[in-house]
Amino acid sequence: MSYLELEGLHLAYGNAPAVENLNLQAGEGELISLLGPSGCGKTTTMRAIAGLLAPRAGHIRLAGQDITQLPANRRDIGLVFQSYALFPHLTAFENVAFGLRLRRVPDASLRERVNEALRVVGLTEFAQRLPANMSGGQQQRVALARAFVIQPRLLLLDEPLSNLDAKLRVEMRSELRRLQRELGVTMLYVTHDQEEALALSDRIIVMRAGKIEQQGTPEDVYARPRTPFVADFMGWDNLLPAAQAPAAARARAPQATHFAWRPDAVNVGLGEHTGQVLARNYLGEYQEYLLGTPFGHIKAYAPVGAQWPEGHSVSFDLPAERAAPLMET
Ligand SMILES: Nc1ncnc2c1ncn2[C@@H]1O[C@H](COP(=O)(O)OP(=O)(O)OP(=O)(O)O)[C@@H](O)[C@H]1O
Repeated sequence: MSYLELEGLHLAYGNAPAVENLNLQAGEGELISLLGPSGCGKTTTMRAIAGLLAPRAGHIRLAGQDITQLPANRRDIGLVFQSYALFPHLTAFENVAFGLRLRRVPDASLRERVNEALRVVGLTEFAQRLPANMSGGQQQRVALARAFVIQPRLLLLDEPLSNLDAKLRVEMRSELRRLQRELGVTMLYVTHDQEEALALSDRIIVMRAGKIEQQGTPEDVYARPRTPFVADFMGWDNLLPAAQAPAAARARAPQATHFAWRPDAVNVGLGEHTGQVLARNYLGEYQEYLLGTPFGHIKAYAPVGAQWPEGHSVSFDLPAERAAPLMET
């Protein structure tokens, strides 16, 4: 049986449905990301699991228990949000200790658990600091320690890194992964950043307008998108309706409604088609070309050494074997 199970979940605000018939399962110790654009229902789903929003229909089960009707404070679920929501007048130690004090954990054991939590997030030296005297990344680590020190049955993280600068985000990403492994805690992670989801997750659930569009391992959703929406979201920038796609691609997957190519799959400088260079951008590792073609605009990456000036014609190819065959849902 799954450790966390959402079954036929319907969630709404007033008369406006936000999530429809959501079914999702997570194994114990899994890190699952909910990935999707703004407004697709990620936060709403998290709020329902946390007990902050009552479902209109459906069930939520955790560790074999139906928690659909259980009040939020009895679910044993840890939450970390985008805003760290630390108590500004409490030190790092006291922020982490807060939940344990509420649970009347005896002093000696409390001190031991808080110190261990601070150690795990690498903040032993900062125990007596106030949030105002810590960096964003350190504050977020306090928020994390505060969430897992109560030994929750499930940890929900809603865009926890989005207030951090790009470099720190990447650092915290691998730290989170290490932490999750070390604690063995089941995590549900909300993000709209596909790179973050790919780097962190055991499994990714791609959501669109309140529904699951595709789920699978990071490699599944990145390398084998099944719908135009997922392909577009995962950076398959060249998306063609089947009727406009090269015949060789159509012959490989006659049922597909669309085909997509990643920019690095497009061959520039050789091939049976001709396009015009509309724009050329130097991106460091490679050169990005925007081509005007009979298929519409095509984006391609080529080695930096290759030089086709703007306005010139260039041959190109959309190799059938590098195409993702897609089905519009
Ligand atoms: N408090 C609310 N009252 C009314 N409608 C809401 C409320 N919160 C969210 N919604 C609506 O519910 C839908 C899902 O929103 P939700 O916040 O779950 O999306 P999200 O995927 O988490 O987006 P984001 O990445 O922007 O946080 C949206 O259509 C949104 O407008």
